[in-house]
Amino acid sequence: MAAAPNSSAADFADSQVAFLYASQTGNAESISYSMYEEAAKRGFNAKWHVLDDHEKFGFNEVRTAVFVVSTTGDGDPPDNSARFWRVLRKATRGKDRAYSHLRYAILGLGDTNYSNFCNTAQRLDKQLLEAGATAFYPKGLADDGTGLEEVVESWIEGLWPALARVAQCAPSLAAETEAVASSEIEAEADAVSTGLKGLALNSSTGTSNTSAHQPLVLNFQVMESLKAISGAPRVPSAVCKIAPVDSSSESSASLAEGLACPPWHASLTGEDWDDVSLAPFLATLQSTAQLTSPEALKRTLLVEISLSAADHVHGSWQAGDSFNIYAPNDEGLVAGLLERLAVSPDEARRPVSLRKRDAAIELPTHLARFATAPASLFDILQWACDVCTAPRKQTLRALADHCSEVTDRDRLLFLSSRQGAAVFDELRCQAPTTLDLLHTFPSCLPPVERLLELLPPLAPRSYSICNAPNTASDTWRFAFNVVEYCITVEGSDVSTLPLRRRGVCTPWLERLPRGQRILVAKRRNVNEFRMPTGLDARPVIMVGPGTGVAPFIGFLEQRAQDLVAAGAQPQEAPLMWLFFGCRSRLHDYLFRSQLEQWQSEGVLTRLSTCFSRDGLDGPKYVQHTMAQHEDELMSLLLTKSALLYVCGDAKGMGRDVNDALADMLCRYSVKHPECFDVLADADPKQLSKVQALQLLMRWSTERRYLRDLWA
Ligand SMILES: Cc1cc2nc3c(=O)[nH]c(=O)nc-3n(C[C@H](O)[C@H](O)[C@H](O)COP(=O)(O)O)c2cc1C
Repeated sequence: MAAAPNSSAADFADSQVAFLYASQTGNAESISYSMYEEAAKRGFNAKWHVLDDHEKFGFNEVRTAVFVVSTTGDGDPPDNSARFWRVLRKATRGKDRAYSHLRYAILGLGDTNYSNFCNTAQRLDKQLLEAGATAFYPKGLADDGTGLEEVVESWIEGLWPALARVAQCAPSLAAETEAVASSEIEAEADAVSTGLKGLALNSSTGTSNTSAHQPLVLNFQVMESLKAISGAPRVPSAVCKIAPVDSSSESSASLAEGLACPPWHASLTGEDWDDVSLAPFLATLQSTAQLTSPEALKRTLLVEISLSAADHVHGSWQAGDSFNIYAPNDEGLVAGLLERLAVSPDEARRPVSLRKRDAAIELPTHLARFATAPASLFDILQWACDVCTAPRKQTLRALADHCSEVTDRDRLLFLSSRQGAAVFDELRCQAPTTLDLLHTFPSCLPPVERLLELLPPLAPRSYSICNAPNTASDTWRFAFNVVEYCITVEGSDVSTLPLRRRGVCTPWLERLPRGQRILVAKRRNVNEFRMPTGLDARPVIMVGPGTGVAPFIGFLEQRAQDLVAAGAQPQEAPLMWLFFGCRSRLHDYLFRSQLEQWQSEGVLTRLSTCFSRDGLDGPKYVQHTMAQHEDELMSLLLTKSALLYVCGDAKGMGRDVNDALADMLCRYSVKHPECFDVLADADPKQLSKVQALQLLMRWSTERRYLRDLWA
């Protein structure tokens, strides 16, 4: 890429490009990082930051920014951008055209299976425009439901020329990068076509016997007709190297007995938190109980942890809040992975520090701490890197360069290319761990530090608190399904066994002995998913099938306590109506006795249930039960300003309930057009589905329709 004419050092400094991200589970972070790293290689004066660090890097002075932002919850921005949003809102409200000096590009990550597709990117774009900033490149919106890569790759390709028009790059570096890039491409083209000539479609024999992990079932037949592979992504640069640590230096190596948390937990709890109640802390596992019967299809556990040593959290939480748990990757999986990477057990347990290869390129955030605080490769892989998420195409492309056999190399290249999109989808559907992937390509042997930098960060897992603070402010209870399942690949050889998959956090929690201390942190309750305080007169409608009922147990506990505190009779309290559903009344009706007791005491005014697998006539899912009570529900919402809470699975239940509510509003509008302002002058007097969805959106902004949704 050519440098802009007459560029001087001053211009160069002025034309810094900030790559900024907001990410909940790591996708936006790693995509933003690879863009930043490529920009630096291309000679741009690039910086890379999480949005919440806006003060540290001086967001107000940034002139060119490339944002990568995901959407989480119910159209919410990721936790690590909450501070940024507050500042942006203030700036845009307080000052006219506060960001007129800013040129920006936005890549949004979302999923069309959720109801507010890429809402963070949309909101950011709108607010920046209102604040006078200029978009220098059209917004990209990538859909995780169909595969992010489709949009991400072409968006990034188009970014570079657009960026070159608004920001300069260092002439020397630009020329150098140009040369490297083209020689790489030529070498790759040669290798690819040679490889294809000798392509054998039967799997090469595996060399590793590190674990019982099975190779993935992928059909590479289509490669037979290819002359060359094209459209593979750029190879991300190697940015990290391992530096030996002298034995006397400080390390976070071994953990004290009874601690089940990242060995560097002290540095996390000590970090600067603008809201101290959000700082991670050690909590003690008190008890684990199974809520479902042994016959239930899913195992649901109720866990209680004690916060007794965490003064900063006491008094700062309410029913409806949620919190994060820092969970590790399975020990056997990490050991298997290190063995597969030919790292001996001794080497794996020795502290190392990670250094930058190129002083100008920062390490990814989750590895940066190991530059100054050594840790063992085992601990880094177990606590900092996500080894259970299906790989990105760039990772596959990078791994292709570490295969000793041409078949493996070509298949990985193909998987990463546009031509291999269908096989890449097959791979994603099998939810492979990194070890599964390496078993599928037996000659692939990347250096461990290369793998570390290619893996996304391991994100903490979130759970809703299912109790209220009034009686025990130093205890959190939470319920979850143990995530363990099998995938059977359709069309695969009959001899292929189902692929076994396990979640990261829940099987670990299940095995943890009582008394262990784990690292947790309260989450910001961005949606204000909370009960009204005291005995607020508004009716409360709660929709929580399965473990979605958890926060409502906290709500009901709070209501019971509020009634006692106010010396009120239950019949004086406003309505609390719960819609609960599960598979079987006998096997997975969570908190049944507790709910029935509250109902008999009048704390829970109404309880509507459904059981999808009991084979009875009648409603199957919560949205069907709601429809049975359509008139009452609509009247409560439209004439009594009822508060409507929905908690549970975002993709299925959250979307279906939203859709069912919109249909109910449409039907109700025919019977009671007077309840709908928008129908005052309309003819015919009937709400359209779009208008109904808009009304739900408005209630959501007004915090009357609150949703706590998760994957
Ligand atoms: C619990 C949860 C809620 C989500 N909610 C939304 C949403 O409301 N709208 C949307 O477009 N995408 C939603 N997504 C999809 C994510 O934005 C998408 O998977 C993205 O790749 C995540 O990027 P990240 O890892 O950087 O956070 C949700 C994903 C999860 C897991």
